[in-house]
Amino acid sequence: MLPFARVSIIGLGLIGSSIARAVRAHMPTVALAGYDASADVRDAASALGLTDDIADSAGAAVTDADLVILCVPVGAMAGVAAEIAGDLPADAVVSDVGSSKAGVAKALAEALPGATIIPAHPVAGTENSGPEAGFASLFHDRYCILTPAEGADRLAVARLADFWTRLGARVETMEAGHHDLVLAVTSHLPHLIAYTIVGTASDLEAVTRSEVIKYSAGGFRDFTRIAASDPTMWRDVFLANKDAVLEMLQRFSEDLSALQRAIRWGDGDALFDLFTRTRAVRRSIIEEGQDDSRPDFGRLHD
Ligand SMILES: NC(=O)c1ccc[n+]([C@@H]2O[C@H](COP(=O)([O-])OP(=O)(O)OC[C@H]3O[C@@H](n4cnc5c(N)ncnc54)[C@H](O)[C@@H]3O)[C@@H](O)[C@H]2O)c1
Ligand SMILES: O=C(O)C(=O)C[C@]1(C(=O)O)C=C[C@@H](O)C=C1
Repeated sequence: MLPFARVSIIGLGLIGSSIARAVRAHMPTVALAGYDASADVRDAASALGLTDDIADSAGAAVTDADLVILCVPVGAMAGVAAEIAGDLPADAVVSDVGSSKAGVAKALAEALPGATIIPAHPVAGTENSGPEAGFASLFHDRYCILTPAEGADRLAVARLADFWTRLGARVETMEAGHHDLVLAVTSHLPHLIAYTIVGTASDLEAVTRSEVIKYSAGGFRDFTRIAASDPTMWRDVFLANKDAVLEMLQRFSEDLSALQRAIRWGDGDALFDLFTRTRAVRRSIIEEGQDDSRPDFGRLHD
């Protein structure tokens, strides 16, 4: 039996539209409703046939749902939760896909007292945004981390885990604060570094903008992909996960200073040892099956 029969998706950008496509591909009998604050996105979603119905308010999109997934930027979650509060069926499960969890969980619990809320984070994405950027295989073999509060409805957690498993994800459960610390180092800090390095390069007076573009064939190019990620989404993530990001940034700055010292004093052994250790990390990721050079990674079609 399917875990949910009527799914409502609020926010039809990269992640919301990918969920819609994946539901269509793996659970075709599920009734899908959708809403997005942008009229252009609603029109695009209609034209793409992402959901059976596109509502003209968040409340109208959830009246019939047994699962509601909020796929909006982290800073917009509280507002959307307040918008649906009056129309949410009593037995519906509410979830989200926000990249940071503790703050979102608190905001949802405050806006939706008494509702069954099971936050989630599919650790899968690209630098692209919008309904056209989504694809059905985005979650395939990627982790989806559920962060239920203590005492959360176990059946609801199991149903949501089943839902994400059917979309191809590997489901894990984690405490929200721990999630935020782990993702601060594996996802949020790398984005901050990419934004910084691309900003630094484009600010250099001695290097023209055209040279930055012309010679960006190597390492810099990989950073530019990450640094092209959505500004609204990432502004919200850094504001929401402030404490964990600042803690990781402090450690990163200390490690960077140590490297600076090693270069200054010609300590080749320190450099070699670190680079050997980091190469092993890359190999472990590939062995885990999380390699980005796998054939279907980042494909912009179904
Ligand atoms: N992009 C990624 O790689 C990725 C991966 C995992 C999780 N996430 C999380 O998923 C969420 C959505 O990210 P995305 O990449 O799909 O972004 P996106 O920009 O592609 O889509 C977000 C959509 O939300 C809509 N929206 C914004 N405010 C709204 C509101 N108040 N009511 C209704 N709709 C609203 C926007 O119009 C937009 O269409 C974010 O919370 C993000 O942190 C993103
Ligand atoms: O591959 C990318 O482009 C991503 O940035 C995906 C990525 C990540 O950092 O791993 C970005 C944010 C998410 O919340 C989850 C996944």
